[in-house]
Amino acid sequence: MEKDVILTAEMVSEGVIHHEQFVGRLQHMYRSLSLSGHNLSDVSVLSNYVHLQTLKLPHNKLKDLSCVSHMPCLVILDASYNEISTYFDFEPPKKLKEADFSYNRLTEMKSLSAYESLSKLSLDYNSISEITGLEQCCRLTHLSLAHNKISRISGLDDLPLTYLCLRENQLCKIEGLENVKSLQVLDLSLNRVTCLTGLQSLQLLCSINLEKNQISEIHECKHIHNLQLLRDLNLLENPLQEQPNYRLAVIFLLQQLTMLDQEVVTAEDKVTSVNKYDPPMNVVAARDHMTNLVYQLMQPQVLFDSTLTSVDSPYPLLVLTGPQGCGKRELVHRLCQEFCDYFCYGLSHTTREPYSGEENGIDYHFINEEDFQNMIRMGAFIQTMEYRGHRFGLSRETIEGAAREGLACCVHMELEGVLSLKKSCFKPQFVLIIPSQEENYISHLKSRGLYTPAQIDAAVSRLELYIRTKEQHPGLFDHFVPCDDWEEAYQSLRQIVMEDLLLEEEEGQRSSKVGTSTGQNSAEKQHPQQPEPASEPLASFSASPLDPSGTQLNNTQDKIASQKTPAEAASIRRREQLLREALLGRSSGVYSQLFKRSTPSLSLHKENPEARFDDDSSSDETQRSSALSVPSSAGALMELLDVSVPGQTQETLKDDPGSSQTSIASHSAAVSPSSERRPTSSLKSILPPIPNGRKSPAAASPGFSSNVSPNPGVTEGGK
Ligand SMILES: Nc1ncnc2c1ncn2[C@@H]1O[C@H](COP(=O)(O)OP(=O)(O)OP(=O)(O)O)[C@@H](O)[C@H]1O
Repeated sequence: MEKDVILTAEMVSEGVIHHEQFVGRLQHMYRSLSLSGHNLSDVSVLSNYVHLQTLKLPHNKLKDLSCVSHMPCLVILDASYNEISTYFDFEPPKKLKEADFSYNRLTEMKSLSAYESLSKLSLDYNSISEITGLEQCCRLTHLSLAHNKISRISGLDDLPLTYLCLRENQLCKIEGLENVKSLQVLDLSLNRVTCLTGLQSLQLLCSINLEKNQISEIHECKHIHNLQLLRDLNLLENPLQEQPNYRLAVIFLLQQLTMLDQEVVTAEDKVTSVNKYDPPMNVVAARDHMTNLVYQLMQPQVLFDSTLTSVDSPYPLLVLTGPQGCGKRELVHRLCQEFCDYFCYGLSHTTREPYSGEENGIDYHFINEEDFQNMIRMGAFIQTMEYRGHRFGLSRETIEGAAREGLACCVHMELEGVLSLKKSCFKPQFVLIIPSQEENYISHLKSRGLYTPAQIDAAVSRLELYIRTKEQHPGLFDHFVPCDDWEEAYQSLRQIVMEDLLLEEEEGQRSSKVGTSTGQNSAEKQHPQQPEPASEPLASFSASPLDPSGTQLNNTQDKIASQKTPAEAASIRRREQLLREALLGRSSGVYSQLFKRSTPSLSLHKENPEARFDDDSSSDETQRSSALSVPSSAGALMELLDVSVPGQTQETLKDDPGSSQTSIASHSAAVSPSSERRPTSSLKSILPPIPNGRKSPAAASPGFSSNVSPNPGVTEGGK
């Protein structure tokens, strides 16, 4: 054992780091003294060095520091690695800022109220069990009490601490820090902390070290989720690290982090975590689309009934979207009922249980999770979505079924479904249906008696999502219909459909009118794909519900024009002009005679490709300008020009040989306003009835203020 050493003036002069000499008086003024590792046990000689500002005496054997009482200028005192057991046992130097008593034998803290200037205090590796006596240290910013016996954090209220180290103590929970508002760095490693409550109010915290504690749940991170300045978190060697996807989950909850477990958190980490735990809608949609597409590609490839004759004319789909229970489902049903010659209700599959009154095959195809997964793997869906823990999916067969009937498919779905469908080969028309009055929407949901308060909150919370999406993505929806009043909403929707189908109300009946759309429409039309104005009849002329934009025919005409000589092209133009005039009744020439004689069977379909005109048509019908006559006239024009519609004779690869005709047949069929006129008129509409169980006098009118029921007298089902 090394001998204890008593400090002498000579040794002092060796340890002097900084001194000043008073000129002319041969007198020294020592400012800074460092005597480390000299085995000093007695430093009483330092009482004479009253000007000392820095005194460093680490790694000695000191038990007594009473000499410090004579150093009124002392600012920094390092007494670490000694044998001191008496806490601040000296007269307080008024300017003392930093004191280090680490690695000593202190067992308790006493009042430091006289040390008003103290800003940094290190008491690591002692045997202190309670934090006391610091109440008056109004400048204390750094406090380190690592490796002591502290089992509870206390006595720190309102201190201006920015750094607190309580590493290697016996803490089980984080408490007593609520009012240490300036805290920036907190080290609680090597304790027994199990949860992260108690840190929520420390808004300036930027670093937390919780290495080697007992935190086992990832969701504990929610307690520090709102600490916006938190950049560095260390959770190494906590049980929660064993959990799957631990790192991504923590990064997801704490997106503000730049370091986790001493590893840099990259932007990629953050994106991956968000895509995993809360993927943005477009990511969900993209994944869904990719999944369905890939599984579909793995199936034997056939030409679908819903594949029309040109890539420019995708099979028509009408999609109503809006928050749950806003009435869109009922709107779809009613629309399909009224326009049963055009639309067929597109039944989705779902894994949710049917509500009371709902029926399989009418409201949804209700299937179990396993079957749903199998259908995904079989590439049966064109779109799926998980909503509130249940799966929903629109199958290819649903659309094919409608296509076989020569009908457009009308479906309802949530926003994510819309985004997924947007990526598909279909180019649906999207109608956004949202209630603009939240209170009415809430009371409507409540009145349905189907939803728990949490489900209602969840549905209402998505209302904002729809509104925001509408504002931020102009053009995403083709039409917007507010549904505060269900009857009004239906009328708006109906008007939209009428315009898109080029239909016009006439004396209480539906009839078609070429190229005009004069009805009032309260719905806001948002999409640039508007029907052409009446002054452009040919554009409308060439449009049909199956090819609303008329692109198919226009393309054909382009092709025709490109193959003709200038003289032929001019001739065609002249004849087109005559046709237009004939259609509008402005000409009494040969063409108007032709159109007066034109009949439904004029349409182009494979079943009777030779059919051109039918003299049997009644004069009433021929005088009414019908939607049917539009494509029929287009067909007549083709015939006059001796040109066939591309793909008309194309051989298809469908499974069902009979169905190979439906593309063209449906193209011409669906434009007919009455079922008798449609080439597929022998087929009945597959529109399901409005489900009884979902309709009561109140529920039958899902609008929130309307008293008008589309289907009165039917009862609403409870859950
Ligand atoms: N294939 C699909 N893809 C995406 N969303 C869908 C699909 N089919 C249905 N949905 C939507 O999922 C949500 C939940 O459907 P659910 O049938 O449980 O609702 P609901 O309570 O009956 O209300 P609603 O009357 O709006 O259908 C609805 O908004 C519905 O429109």
